[in-house]
Amino acid sequence: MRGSTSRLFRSAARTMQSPSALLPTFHTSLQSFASSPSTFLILHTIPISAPPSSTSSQIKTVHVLDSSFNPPTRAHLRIALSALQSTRNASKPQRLLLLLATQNADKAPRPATFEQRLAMMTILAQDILDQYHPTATSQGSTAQNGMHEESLLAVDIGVTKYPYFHDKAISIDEFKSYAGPATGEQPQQVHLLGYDSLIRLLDTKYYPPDHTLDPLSALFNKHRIRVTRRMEDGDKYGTAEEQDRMWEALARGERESEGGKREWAERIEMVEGEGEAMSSTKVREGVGKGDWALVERLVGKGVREQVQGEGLYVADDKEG
Ligand SMILES: Nc1ncnc2c1ncn2[C@@H]1O[C@H](COP(=O)(O)OP(=O)(O)OP(=O)(O)O)[C@@H](O)[C@H]1O
Ligand SMILES: NC(=O)c1ccc[n+]([C@@H]2O[C@H](COP(=O)(O)O)[C@@H](O)[C@H]2O)c1
Repeated sequence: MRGSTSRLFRSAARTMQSPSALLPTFHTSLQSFASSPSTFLILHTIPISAPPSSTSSQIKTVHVLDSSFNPPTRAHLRIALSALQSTRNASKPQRLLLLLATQNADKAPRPATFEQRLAMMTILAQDILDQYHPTATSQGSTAQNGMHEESLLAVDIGVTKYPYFHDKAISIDEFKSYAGPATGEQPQQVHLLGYDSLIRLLDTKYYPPDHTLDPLSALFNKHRIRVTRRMEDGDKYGTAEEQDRMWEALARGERESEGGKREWAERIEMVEGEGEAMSSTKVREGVGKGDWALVERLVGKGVREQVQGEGLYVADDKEG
């Protein structure tokens, strides 16, 4: 049976603190989460004055960036900002969920601990807020900027026990605090994926015992996917046209024998990646080599300071 969701462990970290000061709170929250039946939990919200229930308007869309954040890169920042800008509308509250999977489909939980990653996610959240509202303060005080509270962005930092996107979508749906105050209606989720994750989303090897794409109906019946084409040094993912072929094959019905419905393509948006090829792996390698110029190009100043200050990724451990 699917575990219940709850806000029981919503972090006590409600005041602006340095990311490292949050580590003990995150450690305790993660332990409570691990031993609870909850499958999804929001541990922290920035601005701190904006928990989901504080907004009187219906949240129509929750953008979800699910990642290992090991560490968060400028690519994560761009992916989130670009999606938020695309739905910017003064009359609606904007919500972003930075989601850390405590069980990854493919990766072991190292080298950085989950609490270190959560701390870096708070830095990413603040960077996103600063770039989305260049004049707003980190305290959530908006009146002085002449902006209505409901037009603002709030960023949640959450954890999930599920490695697969369709399960994550269901457990977020079950998290009642995102529901409209009057209607109880759940917002639509827009999952922000890179092209490499689209490949894995549509790979039947992840869906035993039948190994069909049927389980993805739970995701595509209601929610959407926004895919950023991925650039790499070398030819790993191919050109933009080559990356779009996966979407085109789905739209032509070529995945129907595997359970992939052609109408799902209408719920997938392919968007351009920008700038230098980036990955968390490249950051970890940069730290390992002491190439701080490279690291600075790939991560924001706050994340770089946290990585340096906490001595993260210095050991020769390549796994993400
Ligand atoms: N440079 C990028 N371009 C497009 N998508 C990206 C980029 N970096 C990350 N993503 C996407 O963001 C999501 C989460 O990122 P993830 O944690 O896997 O980053 P990563 O850099 O690929 O990590 P690692 O290098 O540790 O494997 C994934 O869906 C991934 O495809
Ligand atoms: N089919 C799927 O739903 C599927 C497959 C592989 C990875 N994932 C998830 O995607 C997220 C990002 O994965 P990586 O950190 O490996 O890029 C993780 O939460 C991971 O568990 C989902």
